[in-house]
Amino acid sequence: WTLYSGYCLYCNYLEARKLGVPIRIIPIDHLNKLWLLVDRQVVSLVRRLPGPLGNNSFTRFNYRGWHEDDGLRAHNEMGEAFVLVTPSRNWFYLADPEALMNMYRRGKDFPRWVEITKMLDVFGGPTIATASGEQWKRIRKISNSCLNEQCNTIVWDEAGSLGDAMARYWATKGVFTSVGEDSRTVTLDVLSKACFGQSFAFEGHDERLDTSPSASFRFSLLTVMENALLILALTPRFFTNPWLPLPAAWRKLGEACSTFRSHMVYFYNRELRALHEFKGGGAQQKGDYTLMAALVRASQEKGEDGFGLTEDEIYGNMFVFSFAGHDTTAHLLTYAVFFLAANPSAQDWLAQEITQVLGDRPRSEWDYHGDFPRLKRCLAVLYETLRVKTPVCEVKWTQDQAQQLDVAGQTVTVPPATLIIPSYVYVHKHPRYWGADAAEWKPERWIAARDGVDEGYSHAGNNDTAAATTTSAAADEVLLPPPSRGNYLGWSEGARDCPGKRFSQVEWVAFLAAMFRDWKVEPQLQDQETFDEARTRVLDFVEKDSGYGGLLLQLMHPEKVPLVWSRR
Ligand code: HEM
Repeated sequence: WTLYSGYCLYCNYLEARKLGVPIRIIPIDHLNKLWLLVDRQVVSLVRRLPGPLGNNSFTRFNYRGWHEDDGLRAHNEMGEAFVLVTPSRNWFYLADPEALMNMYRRGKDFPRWVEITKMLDVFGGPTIATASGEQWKRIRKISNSCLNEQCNTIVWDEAGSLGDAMARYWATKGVFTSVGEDSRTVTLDVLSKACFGQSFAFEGHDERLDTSPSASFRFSLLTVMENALLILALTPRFFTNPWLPLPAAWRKLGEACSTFRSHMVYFYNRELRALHEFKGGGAQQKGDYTLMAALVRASQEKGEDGFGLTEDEIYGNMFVFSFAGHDTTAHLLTYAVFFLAANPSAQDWLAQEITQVLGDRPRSEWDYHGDFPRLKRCLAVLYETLRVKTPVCEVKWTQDQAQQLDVAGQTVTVPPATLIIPSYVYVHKHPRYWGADAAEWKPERWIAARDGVDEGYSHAGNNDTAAATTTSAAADEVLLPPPSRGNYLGWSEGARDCPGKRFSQVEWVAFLAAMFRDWKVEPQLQDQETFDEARTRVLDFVEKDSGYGGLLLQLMHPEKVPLVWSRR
C-alpha cells in the first residue's frame, strides 16, 4: 500500500508541476476516511518532535481545517495560488478574487466536486446538492421557485417567535452555557416549520416539554440531524438492519431514521391528497405553505419542460434542505452571541436600530415586508460573522479536462481531475481588501450613511465607513457591498451558490431582532477580572475553540464559557 501510495504521489506531483505554481507535498489525502478520524490528534503528537521533524508540510497542511489555523500565511508565502499534492488528488488553493469569480462564472468548466456531497443522498435522490448537469438544473429550478417570499414570510414569523422564547429562557437562567445547543434547536425548529409545516414551542437545553404526537417527528428530525455524519457515513439501512448486533443507541438512531422517513411519506401523501382535492383552487394559504407542499405542487404541475421531481427526489431534497440550512445558521448564531458579548458597543449600536425600526411593538405586529429591509445592522452582524467565521468549505474541480485560468496576471493550466479550493480566509481577511482592521469582527464596516456612499464610501472594506455610521439613524443608512464579489464567498457565487441565502438572512434578522431589542449579553466575569480582561478571554476562546467538528467550522465547546443574559 505504501509503495502504491508513493507511486500515486509521484504521478500527482508530475501533474502538479504543470500548474507552474508553488507545490507542497503531503503524504495523506485530506479526505482519507481513516485519517479523518485521527488527523488532528496524530498531527499534534508529531508536532512535539524537535526541529523539522515536528515542523514541516505534514504538520502544517495535513489535517482538516489547517487553513483556519494558518490564516493568511500560506498565500502570503506562496502567492495567489499553490497546490498541495497528495497520493489521491491535487488540491489547488486559489486566492485571487478575479480568478475566483471567473471560476464561478464558468460552472461547466469548474463544477462542484459532487463526490464529496454524494453521501447526502441517504433519504432519496439525486438531490440539489448532489446532482450535476441537466439533472441539477431541473432540481435547482424547482427548488428556487419554492424558496420564495411566501416561504420567507413564514421563516420571519417563526424565527421571531423562537428567538423571543430563547431569549426569555436564557433570562430565566441568568448565567447560561447552552448557546450552542439552543441555537441548533431554534434553527431546526424554523426548518421544521418551513419544510414540513410542523411548529414547536421552544425547548431550552434542559427542558423537554413537548409530548404531543408530532413530537415524535421533532425527535426523529433532531436525532437524524444530531447524528447526520454517522448516518451519511453508514447510511440509514445500516442502522435499521435487524441482523446486525448494534448497540442500543444505534438501534434508536435506526428507529429515528425510519420515523423521519415515514413522516416524510405521510407529509407527501397529505400534500398530494390536498392538491387533488383542491385541484384548480386558488393560491395556498400563507399558513399552509411548506417547502414540501411547494415541491409536490411544482412537481405535479411540472414546468414548461414537462419535468418535475419524483417522490424519491422530493424526500432526498427535503433532507438536504434541512441538513444544509441547520448547522450553518446555528453555528454562525453561536459565534455572533460570543462576538456581541465581547463588544457591548456593537450591541448598543444594534439595539438602537432594532428599537428605531420596531419600537415597542409586540412581536405579533412585526412585518416581514415592512421591517426586514430596514434592519440593516442586523444583517451586517450576519455578514461580518460569516466573513470572519465562514462555516462551509467548497470544493470545485476540473473533471476530465484541463482548464485555463488567469491568476494574478498569469495564465495557469489546471490539469484534469484537480480539486480547486477557494481560499476564503485570504480573500475575506486580507488587509489589502478589507483595511488595517481586517482581522477584527466589526459589523459597522458593512454600514454607511447614505450621504457617505455618495461621497465615495463605497464598500465594506473602507474603514472610514464606521465613523460615518455610529450616530446616524437606521433609515438613513445603507448596507455596503464587499470590496468585490470575489472577496465575499460565504454563500458561494455563480449558478451553484446557496439557494437558502435569503432564507438564512430573514431567519437571522428575525432572531437578532427578537433577542437584542430588550436583552443584552455579557461574559460572566471571573474572580477579580475586569471587563476588558473578560473580553480578551472571550475573543481568545473564539479563536482557539474554532474547529471542524463535522463538515463545518464551529465553536467546539461553547458551553465552556458562561455568559450572562439580562434585560437592557
Ligand atoms: C448562513 C447560512 C448559510 C450559509 C453560510 C450557506 C452556505 C452555502 C454554501 C457556501 C453553499 C455552496 C456549497 C458548495 O458549493 O459546496 C451552499 C449550498 C447550499 N445551501 Fe446553503 N448556506 C446557508 C443556509 C442555507 C439554508 C437556510 C438552506 C435551505 C433552506 C440552504 C440550502 C443550501 C442548498 C440546498 C445548497 C446546495 C445548492 C446547489 O448545489 O445547487 N443553505 N450553502
